[in-house]
Amino acid sequence: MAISDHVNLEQFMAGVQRRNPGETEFHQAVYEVAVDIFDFIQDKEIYHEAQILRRIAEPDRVVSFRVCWEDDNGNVRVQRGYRVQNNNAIGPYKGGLRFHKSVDQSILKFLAFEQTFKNSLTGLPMGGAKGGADFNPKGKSDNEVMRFCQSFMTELYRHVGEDTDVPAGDIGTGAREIGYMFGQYKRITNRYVGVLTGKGLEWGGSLVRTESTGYGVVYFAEDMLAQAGDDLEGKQVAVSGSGNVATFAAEKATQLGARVVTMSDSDGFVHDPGGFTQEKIDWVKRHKTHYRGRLSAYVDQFKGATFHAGERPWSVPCDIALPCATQNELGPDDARQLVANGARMVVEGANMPTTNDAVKLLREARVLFGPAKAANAGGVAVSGLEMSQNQTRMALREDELQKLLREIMRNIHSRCLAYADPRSDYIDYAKAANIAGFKKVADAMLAFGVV
Ligand SMILES: NC(=O)C1=CN([C@@H]2O[C@H](COP(=O)(O)OP(=O)(O)OC[C@H]3O[C@@H](n4cnc5c(N)ncnc54)[C@H](O)[C@@H]3O)[C@@H](O)[C@H]2O)C=CC1
Ligand SMILES: O=C(O)CCC(=O)C(=O)O
Repeated sequence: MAISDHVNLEQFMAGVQRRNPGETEFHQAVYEVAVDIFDFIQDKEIYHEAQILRRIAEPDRVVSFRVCWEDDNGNVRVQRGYRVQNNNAIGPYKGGLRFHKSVDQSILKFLAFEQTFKNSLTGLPMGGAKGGADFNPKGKSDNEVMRFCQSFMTELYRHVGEDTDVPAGDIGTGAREIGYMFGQYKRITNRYVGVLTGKGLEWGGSLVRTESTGYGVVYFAEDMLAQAGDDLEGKQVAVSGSGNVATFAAEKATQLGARVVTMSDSDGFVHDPGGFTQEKIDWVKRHKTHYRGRLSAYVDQFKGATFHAGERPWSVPCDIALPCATQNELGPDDARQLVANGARMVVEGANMPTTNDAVKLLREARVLFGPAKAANAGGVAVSGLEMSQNQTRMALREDELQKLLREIMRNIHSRCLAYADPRSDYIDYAKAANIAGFKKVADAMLAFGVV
């Protein structure tokens, strides 16, 4: 009899906790998937025998390295860099790089684990990885960021490659940082290949990558609404964050007729009851990306808006909540508040922004929940298209890419529906996405035998 026949969910999680002590975000992400997969594989002996879930929850490798750089005052600074390559059963490792002071092994292992299922859901051949460093770009000069990125790539280049592992951006890592890293990769290796995505358009980047995650989130929300016989017109939307994902989610929601009433950063949130128009969203993009300012300045710029220091936006009444900032930013109290205010849907733009307890409360209240691994997969999907364009040395047109992004999001929604419980009138998108994402990776792993 297979060993896993004797293991229940609690024993499985106890093993994960024992082998990964103190890595609470990683435990949380594995638990969230394991609950659903244990249900799914209950009567599927082959996955048990091959210990597939246990293997997916053990990264292929975790690389950790020292990153030394000099600040503008000539001080030597030391950071810790990582690349977590979780699983490459269905394609080269793929996933972003996060530069933020909170980065540690637990956060990157959770992100790489999640990425494995997300990339599977896109239908494109990409495995899952994530990386980054505990480097805080906030308040650093351009030259400091450049020196850090160059030093980071001086080690990372050994572990990545266009057919091996293709990193991209994430929190704190945008076009500027990708540029500095690509420049260093090219200098060290003398190779001009698609080793990173999110590149500038002049040097191998893809149109539509910048807006793809945020737009994709709203497309997924649109498909969820359509499934329920509704649309975005006139809906009140609360967005958190004011970075790449948040601003483009706000933009697409506004274009599709919704009214976005909040945005936030780590200092607090802005409530603009009049709604974030395109002009206001453009101001936020410029202010945050180019001037690297704080969102609180919004209220000096636009009348009628208020800034709520140290608070999250979930107390503002809305039909749809789009958490687009960071992990665990929507907890049980926030979920209760959203339910009390009559919210119909929570759709995740950030990775794991909703705690497991909050998801449970939303489910119980029958609030539709779009999980990150499905809803925010548009970004990595267009990264996949950037990889194809780099390999063929061809560039797709903007209209082609916009159409492909829309189709990919619709297909992800359909893949979820295929695993929804036909006996229930509530679509559990989180469970369906976990099963759909798992099955493709698991079947590929079975084909490879025990490796
Ligand atoms: N950029 C992309 O293509 C993708 C990003 N994501 C996820 O979306 C989320 C946001 O990423 P990006 O927009 O790319 O990053 P970004 O660096 O452009 O923006 C991050 C935003 O979150 C805010 N933030 C960070 N920590 C916060 C905190 N503790 N409280 C409140 N706000 C906080 C920042 O102020 C900023 O507005 C992350 O969870 C990321 O993993 C997911 C899929 C793809
Ligand atoms: O485009 C990519 O490879 C990165 C996307 C990412 O990091 C994510 O989906 O969380």
